[in-house]
Amino acid sequence: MTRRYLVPGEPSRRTGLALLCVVLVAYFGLSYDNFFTVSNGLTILMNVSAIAIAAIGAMFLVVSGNVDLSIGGQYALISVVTAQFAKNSGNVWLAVFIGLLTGTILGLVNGILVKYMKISPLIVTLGTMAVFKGLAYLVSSGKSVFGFSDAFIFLGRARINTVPLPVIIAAVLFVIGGFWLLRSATGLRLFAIGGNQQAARLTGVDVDWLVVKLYVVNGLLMGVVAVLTTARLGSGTPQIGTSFELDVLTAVILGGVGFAGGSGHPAGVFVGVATIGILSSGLIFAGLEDWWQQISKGLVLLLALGADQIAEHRRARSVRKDAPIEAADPTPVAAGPPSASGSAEDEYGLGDAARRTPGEVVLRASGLARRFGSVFALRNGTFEVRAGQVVCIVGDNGAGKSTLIKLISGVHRPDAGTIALDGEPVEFGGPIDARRAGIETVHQDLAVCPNLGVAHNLILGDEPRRRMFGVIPVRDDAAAIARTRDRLASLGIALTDMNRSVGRLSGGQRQSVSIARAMKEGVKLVILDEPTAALGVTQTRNVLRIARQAADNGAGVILISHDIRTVFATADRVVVLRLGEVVYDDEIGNVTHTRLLHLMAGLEDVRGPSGPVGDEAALDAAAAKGN
Ligand SMILES: Nc1ncnc2c1ncn2[C@@H]1O[C@H](COP(=O)(O)OP(=O)(O)OP(=O)(O)O)[C@@H](O)[C@H]1O
Repeated sequence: MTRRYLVPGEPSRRTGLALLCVVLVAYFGLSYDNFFTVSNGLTILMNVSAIAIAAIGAMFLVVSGNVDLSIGGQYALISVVTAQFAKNSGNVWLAVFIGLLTGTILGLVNGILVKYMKISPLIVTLGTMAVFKGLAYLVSSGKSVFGFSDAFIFLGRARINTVPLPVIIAAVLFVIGGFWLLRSATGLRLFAIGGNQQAARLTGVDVDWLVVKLYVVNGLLMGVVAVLTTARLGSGTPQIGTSFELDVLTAVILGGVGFAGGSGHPAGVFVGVATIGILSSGLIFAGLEDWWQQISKGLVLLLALGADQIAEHRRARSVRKDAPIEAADPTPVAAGPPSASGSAEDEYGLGDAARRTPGEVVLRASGLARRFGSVFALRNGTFEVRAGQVVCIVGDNGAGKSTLIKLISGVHRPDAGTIALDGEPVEFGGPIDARRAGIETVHQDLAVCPNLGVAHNLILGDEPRRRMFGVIPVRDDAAAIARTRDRLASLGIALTDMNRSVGRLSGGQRQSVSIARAMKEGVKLVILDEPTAALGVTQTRNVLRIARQAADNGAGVILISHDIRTVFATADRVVVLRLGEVVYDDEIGNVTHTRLLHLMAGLEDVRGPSGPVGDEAALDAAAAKGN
């Protein structure tokens, strides 16, 4: 039975970590008399509260395939800035506000640099780490800042029932952060970005801004850490935060968050944080010098990264082992025998599909053009699609087919030309705008996230939501499962485990998931870019049946294909692109296989007489082979 709540991301396979934690506790407990005391437990909690708060932000970033090495620098800079305000103004809340604001600004700087520089966040934040650290020395003239009011110091030293306030704040933030990651729609998107950034983008997730926001949240959390620690210590110092990033990243990676992104669980991170806390405390009990502590933590990080690699390797191996064999399908499309009559419809059993009388114009593209540098990918994309109609776009490699549909689906903006949907001119800032307008696309480069389950892939970008206890907004996984089951069933797709990672499905099943996502209720235009390229005859027949079904339900359908039999089996109308221009656009009944091949290959001058040219028999044989 499928659970009502699905865990996003491939599950962590590192069970050894909790064991390491238990072994450490046992070892230090047995070795040192005072280790197992309430006061030492509280000291450990106090010390790890800063790591725990910072680990929330680091977890979000690493899950989404990013990282922030500058948190130590942020720690120092926020600490001295907060200390200056606390000392000079004497106003506690102003100092707290300034600390949090500084963290937010530093996070925003990181986010914008990562977004616009388009280079590894590792390098960007290595640079900002040095800048922030240097600024901390500049602001404080290299000295500690102290002399705060009691009210400010109280913030860091207050206790509720003997439990220090920073520990309570850390626990509350950790629970909220973990819950948000696992149960919110945006949390799912972080896993999606970490699993396949391109797929997340094509599905309509605003990847860039989401990542900027993550850096901002991370900076804000560092503001909380720095304010609490500065208050507790009674001073702000530029030396604080040295190697803090090492502790935090070690906790997160040790906690099972894959460094490559797309996997991890807050419970694991909690154990990672606890392990680091116990290790630090134990090393202090053992009386080891600071450098030994550094060496130990560095080694633990390397160990965690090594385990991460091994886990990744094992995962890849098990995916290969688990991958189901494609449904028995002895006749691959490309190698299929030519049909005796040359009637391609028979091949896919769609011959009886009634050609509908086309309805209203759903999409009208006029003069669409797009350049990439010096390459004119599209010069003149002009055609229309009517409700209930399947329009096949054909053309040679590089003819501009994918570019044309990427303009219509909001992936690229046109340099020239217009798009009208239901008679209204539209402009899309991104794929999500096109989806909102009612255009669903199945891209050639399968826009699925391999680390997410079937249901989560299907709802991505359009996640159902509900309010838990009437107030807390969460992703509605029960609705997601119901939606996925209905959609798959209506399309005749047999998949039972809604949480099975899509990376573990066969190519055909993966394709089914992305097609099912596109076939949502009320969709106006469905675009399928080479949906059958990697499929066998049975699966191709299914996909074409689904495309036909979408048109019969009143949507306009654009289907891009190289396979001439697919075109004749499905199309109501055919549009031929050559060198970025529409050179032919007519009902499928008005063109023969031979002529269509000629048009695609540029063997016929479109302005010349219509009708077959050349050796008809040979060309029809080629057509039947799907060349
Ligand atoms: N993002 C891009 N950057 C640079 N050039 C591009 C980009 N996208 C497409 N092109 C170029 O534009 C031209 C048209 O490409 P497009 O992918 O639209 O053709 P296609 O008809 O879909 O080809 P295929 O059938 O091989 O997928 C090609 O020369 C391609 O190299």
